[in-house]
Amino acid sequence: MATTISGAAKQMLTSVTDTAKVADLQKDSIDPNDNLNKGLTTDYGIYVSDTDNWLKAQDGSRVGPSLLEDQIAREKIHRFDHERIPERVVHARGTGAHGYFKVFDDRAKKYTSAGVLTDSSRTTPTFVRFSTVQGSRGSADTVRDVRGFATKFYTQEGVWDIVGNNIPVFFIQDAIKFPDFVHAVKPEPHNEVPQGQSAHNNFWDFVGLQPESAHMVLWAMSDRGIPRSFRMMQGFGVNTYTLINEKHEQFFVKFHWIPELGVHSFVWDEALKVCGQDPDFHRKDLEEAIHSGAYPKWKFGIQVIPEANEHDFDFDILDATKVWPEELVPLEIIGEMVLNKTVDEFFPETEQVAFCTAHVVPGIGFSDDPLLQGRNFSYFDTQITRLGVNWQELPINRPVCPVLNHNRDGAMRHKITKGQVNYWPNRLGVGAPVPTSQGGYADIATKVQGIKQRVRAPKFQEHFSQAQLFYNSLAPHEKQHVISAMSFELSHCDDPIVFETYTKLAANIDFELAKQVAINVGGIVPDKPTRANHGKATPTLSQLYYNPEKPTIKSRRIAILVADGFNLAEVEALRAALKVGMATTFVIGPRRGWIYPAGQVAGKGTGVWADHHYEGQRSTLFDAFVIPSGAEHAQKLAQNGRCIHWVREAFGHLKPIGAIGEGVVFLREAVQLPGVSLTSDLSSDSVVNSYDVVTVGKYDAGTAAADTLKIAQGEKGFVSNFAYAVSKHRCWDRELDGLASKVAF
Ligand code: HEM
Repeated sequence: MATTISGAAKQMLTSVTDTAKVADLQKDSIDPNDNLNKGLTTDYGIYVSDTDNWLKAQDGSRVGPSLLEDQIAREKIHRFDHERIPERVVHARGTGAHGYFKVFDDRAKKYTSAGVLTDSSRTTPTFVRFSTVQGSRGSADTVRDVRGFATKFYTQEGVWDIVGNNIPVFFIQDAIKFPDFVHAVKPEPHNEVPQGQSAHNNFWDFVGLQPESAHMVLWAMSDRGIPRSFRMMQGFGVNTYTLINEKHEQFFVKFHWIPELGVHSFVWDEALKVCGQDPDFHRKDLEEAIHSGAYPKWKFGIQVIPEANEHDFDFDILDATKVWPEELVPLEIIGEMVLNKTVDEFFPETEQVAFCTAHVVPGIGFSDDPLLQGRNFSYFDTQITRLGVNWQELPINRPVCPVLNHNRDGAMRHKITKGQVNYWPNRLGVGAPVPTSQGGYADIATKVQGIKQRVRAPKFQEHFSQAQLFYNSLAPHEKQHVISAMSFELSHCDDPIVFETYTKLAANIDFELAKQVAINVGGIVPDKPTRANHGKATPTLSQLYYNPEKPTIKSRRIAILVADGFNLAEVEALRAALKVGMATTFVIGPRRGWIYPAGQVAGKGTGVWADHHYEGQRSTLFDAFVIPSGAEHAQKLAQNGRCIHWVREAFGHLKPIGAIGEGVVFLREAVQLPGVSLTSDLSSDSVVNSYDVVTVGKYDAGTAAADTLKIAQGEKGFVSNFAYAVSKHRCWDRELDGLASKVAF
C-alpha cells in the first residue's frame, strides 16, 4: 500500500518551477488568451452579447424600468454581491508564492521516518504565505507587527503545514488565552482603532497584566517587528512538535528557517513612511525578487531533544514563550527551500490557501505544548467559517497524493467518488484503513497520567529569564531600537494605568530599558531593578548573527539620482557593475523619461531613462543610492529641496550613499551631512568611506571595468566599496555616534 501511494504521487519535474503542485493546479487553470476561451460567457456557459445594458422596457424616447427577467444581469450582480469571503480572523493581510523544498541528505533519519525530511532525491513542492497579524486585508505591509511565515509542503504522503512566525516565541502559553490576546491587540471595540498597530491602550493593558508575554513583547518591539523584506526574515515553527523514527523512538523538535540574505529590518521612521508611500511594499518586494530571478531562499534547520531529556532544562520545553538556546540544543541544518513562482491569481491561491497545524505526515507528531493543542483544534474550525467544510478540496489546498475516505457531502463538495459504499467496514473492502507498517499514520503509545484540573506546569510560572536573555543578546543599536519602539507604543497609550503598569513590569527585564522608557513616556521611573539581570547572552538572538558569510547585494534596490547634465558613462558603468551582484538599479530624475547627459542637447536623442521622477518615489523605497558626477546636474540637484531631502532622509535612515565628482560637491555644499568626511580631490580615484558615505573624485568607464565587483571589506574600488556598504544593510555607527539624529528628515 505504501508503495502505491508514493508511486502515484511521483513528481514529474520538467523544470524547477514545474513542481507536482504547479502541475496539479493547471487542471483548474484557464488562460483567457486560449482560443477555446475567447468569447465571454455566463457562468453556465452561454455567450454574452452585451455587458453594458440591463434589459429594459423602453420606448426609445424615455428610460423604462430594468427587467428582473434579465438572467445575465442578475447573475452578474449576484456574483458581485457575494464575492467577498470572511477575512482571516488574524493574519488577514498576506501574500504568497510557490516553491520547493529539499533535504541535503538522510541525516535526519535517526530522528524521523518522514520522507520529506530524509529523502534527498525528493523535491517537495511548497506554498508559503507571509502575513501581518493585527491588520485587516487592506492594511499596510510595513507596520510594526509579528509576521506569519506559513509553509505548506505537498509531500508524497500528504500535506504537512508549518504554520509559523518570524519570531520564535509567542505572547501566551495556553490556547485558551488566544481570543483574549487577539481581542486586545486588534482595533478597540468601541471605535475600531487603530489599524495595523499594537500601539494602543488595550494591547499594552493586556500584556501588562499578562507577564508571560514579556519575552514576545520584546521581540515584537525589536527590529524583528519591522522586517525589510519577507525574504530577510527567519521563520520559526514556534511550537514544540515531535519526530518519530522507524524504531518508534520519539524526539521533541523545533523547526527553523534561516534566510540566505540575512535578517534585516527597516528603521522605524522609514517603516512608518512606507506605510503611506507604498502600503504594498512587502508584497511587491517578493514579486520583484522572484521575477528578477533573485529567488528567495531559506535554510531549514531542526533543534532536537530526545524524549528522555524532556526535563533537563530550567525552562519547560513545551512552553511556547521560551526559545531553546542553541548552546543547549544545537541547530542542525538539514535542507533548504526556494520560492520561485508567484501566483497566477491572488484569490484562489493566496486567499484560499488554508493552513492547519494539525496537518502532519507520518514521522512527525505533536507534543503536549498547550498552545499547539489549541491550535490543532482552531485552524480546521476557522477554515469552515472562512471557506466551508470542503476547504481541503480547493485546488491550492489539496494534496498531490491520492485522497480517499468516507467523508462525503458538505457544501461545495467537488469530488465524485464512484461506488456503492461510504462507510467502513464495508462488504466490498473499499477505503480500508492502512496499517502503520504500510504507511498509515502511527500514534505513538505514550503513558499519560494526571489529575484533571485547570493549571499550568511549574516551569510555566517563570516569565522574565528569557526576556532578559533576549535583551542582553542584542547589539547596542538593537537595544536602542527596543527602547524607542516601546516608548513610541506606550506614548500612544493615553491611559496612565496602562503605561504605568507596563513601565513597572519592564523593570523585571532590564533596569536601563525600564528607566529610559519610563522617562520617555511619563511612566513610573524605577530606582532599582525589580529583578536582577542574570547577565547571560547568546549570539543567535541578534539579527547581526545572520549576516551572510559571503557579503551580497542580491536583490537590493539601488537608486541613481540624476538631473540633466549628468555623466552618462558613469551611470552605465555603475549599473553594469551592480547588476553583476544581482542588485536592481533605478534611475530617479526630474521627470520619468529621457534625462540628458552633459554635452547633449535636451530633447535630442536619448540619455538615460528615468524610472521615476523625484516626487514619484522617495528614498525610503530604496536600500542605497548613488549620485554621479556632472557639474550642471549637481547644480540642479542642489536647487531642488526634494533632492536634498532624499539624501538627508537616506542618511537618517542609515543607508549607504555613494557620490562621484560634482556629486560630492552637491553633498558637501547643499546637503551638509554632519560628521562625515568626503573626498576633497575631484581629480583622484581614491575612495573615501566615512560612515558608509562613499565618495570618489573620478570614476570613469575604464576604471569601472577594472573595478569589477568584489564585495568585501577593504576593497579599494568605488563600486566594490559601495557594494560592501550595501551588503551590511545599514550603517549603525551613524546612529550610535549621534549623527543621524542631527539631520532633519
Ligand atoms: C505559536 C503561536 C502561533 C503562531 C506561530 C501562529 C501563526 C499563524 C499564521 C502564520 C497564520 C496565518 C496563516 C495563513 O497565512 O493563512 C495564522 C492564522 C490563524 N491562527 Fe495562528 N498562530 C499561533 C497561535 C494561534 C493560536 C493559539 C490560535 C488559536 C487557538 C490561532 C488561530 C489562528 C487562526 C484562527 C488563524 C486564521 C486561519 C485562517 O483563517 O486561515 N493561532 N496563525
